[in-house]
Amino acid sequence: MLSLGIIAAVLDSVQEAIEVTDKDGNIIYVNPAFCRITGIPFETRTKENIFNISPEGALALALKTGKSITGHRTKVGGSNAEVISNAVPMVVNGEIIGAVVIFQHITDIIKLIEDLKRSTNMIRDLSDKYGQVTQSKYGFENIVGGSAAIGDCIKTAQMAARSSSTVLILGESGTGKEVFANAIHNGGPRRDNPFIAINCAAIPDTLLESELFGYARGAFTGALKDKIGKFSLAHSGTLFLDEIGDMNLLLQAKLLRVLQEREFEPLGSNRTISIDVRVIAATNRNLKQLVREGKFREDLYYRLSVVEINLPTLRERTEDLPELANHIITSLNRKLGRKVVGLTAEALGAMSGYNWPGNIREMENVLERIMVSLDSELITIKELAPHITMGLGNQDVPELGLMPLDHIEKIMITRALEKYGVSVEGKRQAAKFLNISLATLYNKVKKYNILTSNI
Ligand SMILES: Nc1ncnc2c1ncn2[C@@H]1O[C@H](COP(=O)(O)OP(=O)(O)OP(=O)(O)O)[C@@H](O)[C@H]1O
Repeated sequence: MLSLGIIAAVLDSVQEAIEVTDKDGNIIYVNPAFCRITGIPFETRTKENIFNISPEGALALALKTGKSITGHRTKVGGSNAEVISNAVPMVVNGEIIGAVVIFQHITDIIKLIEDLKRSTNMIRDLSDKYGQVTQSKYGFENIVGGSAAIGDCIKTAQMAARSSSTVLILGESGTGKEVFANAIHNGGPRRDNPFIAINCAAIPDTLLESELFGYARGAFTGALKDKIGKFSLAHSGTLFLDEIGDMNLLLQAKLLRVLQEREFEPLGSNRTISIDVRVIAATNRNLKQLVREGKFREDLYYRLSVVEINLPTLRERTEDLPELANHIITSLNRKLGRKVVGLTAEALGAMSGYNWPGNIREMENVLERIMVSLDSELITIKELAPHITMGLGNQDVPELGLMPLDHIEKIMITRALEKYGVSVEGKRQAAKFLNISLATLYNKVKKYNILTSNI
């Protein structure tokens, strides 16, 4: 049983105001928090009757109705304090002997709500931030291939990894640009810090700037809270700018400034943010050609290509093909729960003769398509042929006559989108089927003006 002394101490120390009446409404007790919140001394208040001083308050209502009153918003009678109160009648042996009210000053509640809002926003920001921070997946040990062509690239990349120099990785789609960017980050002193990747072609021009640099609340309609840009997220780590060749000239100018000055202002903010970010850029486009055409700034090109790595195509390193095929089959066995042991010599020969326009990604997709429906442990020419020797001339397009390649591309992309749908997942699957990256698919949809709304 609690002693009276303890009960008094509890009433004295709580932050909420407490007021007690007898059954006739005479105020018999108020705690110190009551006096603090209302400014009314104990002696004054305990001379009053609640029906006189606050007839519409929660305490009077609880006494009158014999029911609990919750969330009642009033001014405390005899003071200016606006409060939110909960009152209950006190019942002993079935009879009401009085009532008690507990309340808090409304400004305290507003403050609590604001604190809660601030904490909720902070949690949302942190979870956004967390969701965007990806750990880099590959190291140099994951780069398969002993050919001189890939060996030279690995050597350059390993050297670059030790410094913080900007690196430009060039190569056709699917040659491993992202793998190399990961390995450079992982192989250097920033490996424990964030690796942030952004695909400049997959994000509309209008959004790319705010994705990269963030914005301040109120920077434009709909900017309800601050947004952290990828440059800030990558602080002390690496920012991988994939498909840099697709960045527009205005943004190229801003990027150049950031690379030179190592600081920037988020959109709509006058706060300057200093950053320590190593930039790795990549593209499958011919940047020098774009520079000649005035579509890519020459000064940015030189700023990015402090170290330049030109990844060989698969057809330029066919000697790596058996090792790559084995590596891919092993990881597909794990993914698909299969026990495929490899390819027949004839199948491998056919692979070497094919020109692999989609490079390693295409090889992965071809092998996966074969392995999901394979009955035996060996992949033979029979399974391989429909995928690599006929190319576009397969049974899907017998009715097509001779026509320019870009027409065929447009038809195939439209068909793939019709088959898989135009949602992001649909596009991902369509890109996978077509052996192109998602960014390339977005590019071609734009280039050929394929109206996804009609699909
Ligand atoms: N040397 C390699 N060893 C093993 N796997 C590789 C190698 N290079 C690439 N790959 C695999 O090939 C696929 C494509 O690689 P990646 O995404 O790095 O290519 P990319 O050049 O960035 O393509 P894109 O330009 O289309 O974005 C990935 O699944 C990757 O794991």
